Amino acid sequence: MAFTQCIVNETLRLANIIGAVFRRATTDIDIKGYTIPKGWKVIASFRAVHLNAEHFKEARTFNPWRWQNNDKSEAVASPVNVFTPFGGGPRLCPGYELARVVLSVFLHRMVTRFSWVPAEEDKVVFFPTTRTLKRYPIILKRREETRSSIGIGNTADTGRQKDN
Ligand code: HEM
Repeated sequence: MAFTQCIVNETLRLANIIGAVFRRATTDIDIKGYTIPKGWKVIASFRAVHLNAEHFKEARTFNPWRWQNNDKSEAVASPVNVFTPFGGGPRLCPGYELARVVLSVFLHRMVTRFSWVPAEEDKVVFFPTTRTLKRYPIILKRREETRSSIGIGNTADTGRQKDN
C-alpha cells in the first residue's frame, strides 16, 4: 500500500484533525529573538508549518505524489521535523501507528471495492477543528457492480504513472 501512505501523509498534512497543540513554558525560552516568559501558554500550530511554502512546495495543493520515494524535488529543503501530524517529543501520539493502519486499510478497501459520487455539495472547514460541514454525504456503489460498465480496474494503489 505504498501509494496509500502518500495519500495518508498528504491528507494529514493538509487537513489533519488536530491543527495545533498547547504548551506552557516551564522556563524563560528564547526563540529567534523572542522571549517566551516562564508560565506563558503557547500554541504550536502544526497547520501553519504544514501549509508553509518554505517547507512544502505549493503547500496548499493536495499533491500526494510529493511523498513518493521521498521525492526531494517536490519538497523545499526543510528540517526533518516539519511534518508533525501526531505531535512529537514526549507527548507524541501513542496511537499514531494504529491510526495510520486504520486509515490505510479503510482507504484501500474503500477505493478498491467501491466507487462513489458526492450526494450533495459539501465544504471542508478548519475551525475549531477540521471537518466537513455536512459530513460529506456520498452515493456508494460496489465496484463489482460498476467495473464492467465504467471500465474500472484495480489501479487504486499504483500511483500516477499507472493511472494514465
Ligand atoms: C489521525 C488520527 C490521530 C491524530 C491526527 C492524532 C494526533 C495526536 C496529537 C497531535 C497528539 C499530541 C497532543 C499533544 O502534544 O499535546 C496526540 C496525543 C495522543 N493521542 Fe493521538 N492522534 C490520532 C489517533 C489516535 C489514536 C487512534 C489513539 C489511541 C488509540 C490516540 C491516542 C492519543 C493519546 C492517549 C494522546 C496523549 C499522549 C500524551 O499526552 O502523552 N490518538 N494525538
